[in-house]
Amino acid sequence: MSAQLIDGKARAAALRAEVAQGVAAFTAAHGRAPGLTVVLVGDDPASAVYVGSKGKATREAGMVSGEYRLPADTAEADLLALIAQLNADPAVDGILVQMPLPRHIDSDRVIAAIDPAKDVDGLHPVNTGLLVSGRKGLVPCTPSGCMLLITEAMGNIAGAEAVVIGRSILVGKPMAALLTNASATVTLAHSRTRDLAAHVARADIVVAAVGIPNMVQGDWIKPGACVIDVGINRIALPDGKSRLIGDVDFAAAASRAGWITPVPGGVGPMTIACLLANTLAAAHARA
Ligand SMILES: Nc1nc2c(c(=O)[nH]1)N[C@@H](CN(C=O)c1ccc(C(=O)N[C@@H](CCC(=O)O)C(=O)O)cc1)CN2
Repeated sequence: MSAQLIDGKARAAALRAEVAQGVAAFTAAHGRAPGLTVVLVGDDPASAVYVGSKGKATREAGMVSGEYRLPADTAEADLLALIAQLNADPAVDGILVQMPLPRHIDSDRVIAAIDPAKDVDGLHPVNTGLLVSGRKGLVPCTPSGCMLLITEAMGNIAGAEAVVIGRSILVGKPMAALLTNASATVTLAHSRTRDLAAHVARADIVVAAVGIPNMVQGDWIKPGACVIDVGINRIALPDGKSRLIGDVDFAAAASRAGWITPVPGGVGPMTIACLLANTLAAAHARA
């Protein structure tokens, strides 16, 4: 491997320690700790683990953690009523509804119901609008974490060619906006993109967020590029166990890249650290 490994786990731990200091100062100044409430609907095992990790990280940062675990058949109207209640609660600074939601619930309607000032996932149309306009707002956690890792590795990325693979509202689209705001030249690729390999081969920065194991081949990577792997794919092993792999063929890409994130231990831990940072920022803005 010639690439420098980007240690997202260590960077996330440093950010979490920074947030904890900020939380202590906020609490001393305002006589209350910032509060984050997470809502999970259904029983997806991975989502349940993420929600548990968010609660633990929230408490470890010194914030107040609220959690609602609702059954999979929860009516959309009941979820919207809970959000209205959390919007009105002065002790709640951040509200996060874990994705994906069960099929019978319209996630756009749910996201739009969250007070934009408490939308620590940065998914509300007001926050996406602010992001696209290059103005201050709450930014989605995973792209925010990727951006930190990219700029700390590469420094100024103005003029760099960037390819983002995947156009989800959670990662791909906000990632493209953040890179654009940092003056990179951005291509947003997706399942209908023709000759993806040719796009990737031109890229100084590759962000893979498609959810297809090892989709990005090592020999597509431009020598020296920064490769950020957002994919978290659990694959079954012949011995009946399983392991996590990313969207990038790590070993092959690492022999050409300048920097690369591992899976696990790369982007994933940054998501929760950035969520804590957003919650503290939301608490300050509300105070
Ligand atoms: N409302 C939201 N839903 C979802 C988001 C989100 O940002 N907001 N992101 C993902 C899941 N996610 C957080 O919710 C998340 C994913 C992965 C990790 C993480 O730390 N992964 C570890 C590996 C963990 C494991 O062993 O399974 C890693 O990559 O090292 C944290 C958070 C979808 N839903």
